[in-house]
Amino acid sequence: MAFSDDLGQEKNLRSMARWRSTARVLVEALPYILKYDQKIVTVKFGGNAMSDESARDFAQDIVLMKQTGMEPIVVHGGGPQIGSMLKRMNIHSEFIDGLRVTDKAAMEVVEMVLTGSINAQIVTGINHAGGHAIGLSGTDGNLILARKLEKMRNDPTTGVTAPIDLGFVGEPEAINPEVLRTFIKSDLIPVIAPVGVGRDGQSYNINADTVAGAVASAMKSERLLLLTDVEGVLDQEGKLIPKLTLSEARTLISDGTIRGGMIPKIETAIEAVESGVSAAVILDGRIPHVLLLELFTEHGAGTLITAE
Ligand SMILES: Nc1ncnc2c1ncn2[C@@H]1O[C@H](COP(=O)(O)OP(=O)(O)O)[C@@H](O)[C@H]1O
Ligand SMILES: CC(=O)N[C@@H](CCC(=O)OP(=O)(O)O)C(=O)O
Repeated sequence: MAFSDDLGQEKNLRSMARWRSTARVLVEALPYILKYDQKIVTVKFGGNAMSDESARDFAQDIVLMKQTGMEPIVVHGGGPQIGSMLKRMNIHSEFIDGLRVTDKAAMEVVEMVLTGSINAQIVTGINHAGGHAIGLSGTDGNLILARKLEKMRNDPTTGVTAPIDLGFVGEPEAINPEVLRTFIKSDLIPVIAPVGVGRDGQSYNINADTVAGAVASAMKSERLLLLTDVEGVLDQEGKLIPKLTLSEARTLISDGTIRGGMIPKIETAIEAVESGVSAAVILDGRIPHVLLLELFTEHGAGTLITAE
């Protein structure tokens, strides 16, 4: 009898401890809920970070953000998914400085995968998690007015710098914030595919990080969160750098510590912070509920990039 009483008491104590720690986590979130109330937070969900599990966690995090008073805007990528579809269709594709050379045939596939498949999946995921998301491409309501990206490239063998033609790769010329405001006012969560439209009606393939940065700046976001498949920005020894100022970030690009796909990400973060977004964060999308950890806890996660 006494033995089972002791057991019962121990179980109660353990339950109490668990409840207390759950309550602590919720209370810890309060200052952050107040801080971000009605603030716009732009989140870029990279194609490399999209597994079935992470997509479910991501959708739940976005709904929780919205329900606690934030105004999340989602911009998604889909590079690896476009790559496998192009391969299945035997369409050759190559990257130059992190950007996909996009001819007419590739552009059709890019648009199909981004707007037809990935965008719809993310919208469905958020709605299934209890939210109300609306899928948009940059062509909807002329949300992303784009122009062809004119890029110069230095040939290391000849030392000559000359223009390179990336086909239908674009850059945002203007974002129409009214389109997004209309949806936000109606309590909808915009989910944006990184396809822009030129003045002539031509669709352009735009790097998703670049779109996220342009949207964050145009909407005066409080935060730009870029989800990828690494812990954050890593130093030469592969260790996470938790914080960077703009000048430190620039130095890491010029000394070669930041390479490949991380370059457009950091350049986007720098531009967004320069144009008034108070901080950009590079986050590991493989960590379950990383958005909640970053936004609602003292720990933060990934690499925080700020002006100072
Ligand atoms: N200093 C660095 N720190 C972290 N990642 C880096 C760094 N330099 C280059 N990278 C590369 O950048 C990649 C992230 O860019 P990318 O593959 O384009 O991601 P996403 O598809 O999520 O946009 C990492 O997986 C890593 O291989
Ligand atoms: C011009 C250009 O490179 N566009 C990208 C658009 C998708 C993207 O950026 O997706 P991730 O964020 O998953 O890499 C592409 O075609 O892959």
